[in-house]
Amino acid sequence: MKGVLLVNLGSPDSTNPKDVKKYLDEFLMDPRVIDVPFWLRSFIVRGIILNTRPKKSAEAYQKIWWDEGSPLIVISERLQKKIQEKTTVPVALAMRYGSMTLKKGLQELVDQGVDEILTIPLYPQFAMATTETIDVKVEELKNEFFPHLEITSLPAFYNKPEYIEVLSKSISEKLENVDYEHLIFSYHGVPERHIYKRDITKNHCKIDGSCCITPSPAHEFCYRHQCLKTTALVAEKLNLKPGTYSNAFQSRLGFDPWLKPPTDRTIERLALEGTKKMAIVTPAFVSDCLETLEEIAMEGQEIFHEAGGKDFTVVPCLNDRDDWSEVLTSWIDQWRIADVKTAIA
Ligand SMILES: C=CC1=C(C)c2cc3[nH]c(cc4nc(cc5[nH]c(cc1n2)c(C)c5CCC(=O)O)C(CCC(=O)O)=C4C)c(C)c3C=C
Ligand SMILES: [Fe+2]
Ligand SMILES: [Fe+2]
Repeated sequence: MKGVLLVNLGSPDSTNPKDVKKYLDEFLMDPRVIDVPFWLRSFIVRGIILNTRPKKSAEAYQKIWWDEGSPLIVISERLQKKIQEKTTVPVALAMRYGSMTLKKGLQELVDQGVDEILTIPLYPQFAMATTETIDVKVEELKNEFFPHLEITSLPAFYNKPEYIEVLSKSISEKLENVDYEHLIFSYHGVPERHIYKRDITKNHCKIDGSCCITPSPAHEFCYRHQCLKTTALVAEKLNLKPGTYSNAFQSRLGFDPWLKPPTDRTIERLALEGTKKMAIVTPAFVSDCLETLEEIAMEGQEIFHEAGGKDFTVVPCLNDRDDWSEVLTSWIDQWRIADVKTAIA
């Protein structure tokens, strides 16, 4: 029998700094997130970051936490329920980090008699730190605990017309009656090194003005290309005028070079250059979370106001929108009757 496992990033169990520390330890010790040798990662994460960040992050989580729990998890649960109401195959939910483990999610499906699973990493764009780490962990769990399972993973869907359609609709609905001068597409950043590491051609990615718009097999695993392409497809669909929108990358951690330009500096620059009304959308996140609710909607807005900006409009993530749950259900239903790669190609 077939079944589906939706997978998102995860959150701490609570906003208590102890729980945040435990969560950050698991997250940042993942070699696909901080991709340096174990001894160095251990020194950076356990020797430096975990001494100061958990308290600061816990305060940030406290600002956005809901009565029901972490917004990212609550929203993912709502999405899962909506999809389950629409399809006949069992649909479970798991997180890459934290208590809602991938192992529990796989077991939940196995307990219902499932032996063929489609995992859906809830990330539109491929990254080592998101899609890849989920796929690798699922493979490890299969080998160790569930050797009988047949598992397929849904590839990044940044350029699928159905996804672009709902993302564009979510933007146009929010901005329908909003007068804005500039729209920022803010994606979670990654270190530039991650882009070079996943260049399967070994020489395409330059992180310059042209590599990501020059066709190449490297783009299958190029996070930067996939972000820029998401924006380009939405801009085309919404007929956005050149100069009225731009890309930026948020949430930088550490001192290595990350993808540019940084969102906070871009917001500040726009305001300093005289932009009074701006809007921002965060297409790397399908659910609102700490990075959208605190870093963008709170901190980003503050930066804009302090630099002289006035109206700051945030487009919500797709969350549990009906049309988004319908798109995911349609991909699931296509997989039910065919191979997923051919079904959504
Ligand atoms: C959308 C895709 C994401 C990528 C790519 C990504 C990469 C990445 N993240 C960190 C460090 C942190 N990220 C944190 C929170 C966080 N990150 C994502 C998504 C991506 N991360 C989400 C959805 C969230 C929010 C989780 C929630 O509970 O709401 C955090 C924790 C918060 C904080 O202390 O700021 C850290 C740390 C790195 C190093 C990285 C590198 C590739
Ligand atoms: Fe992150
Ligand atoms: Fe590129």
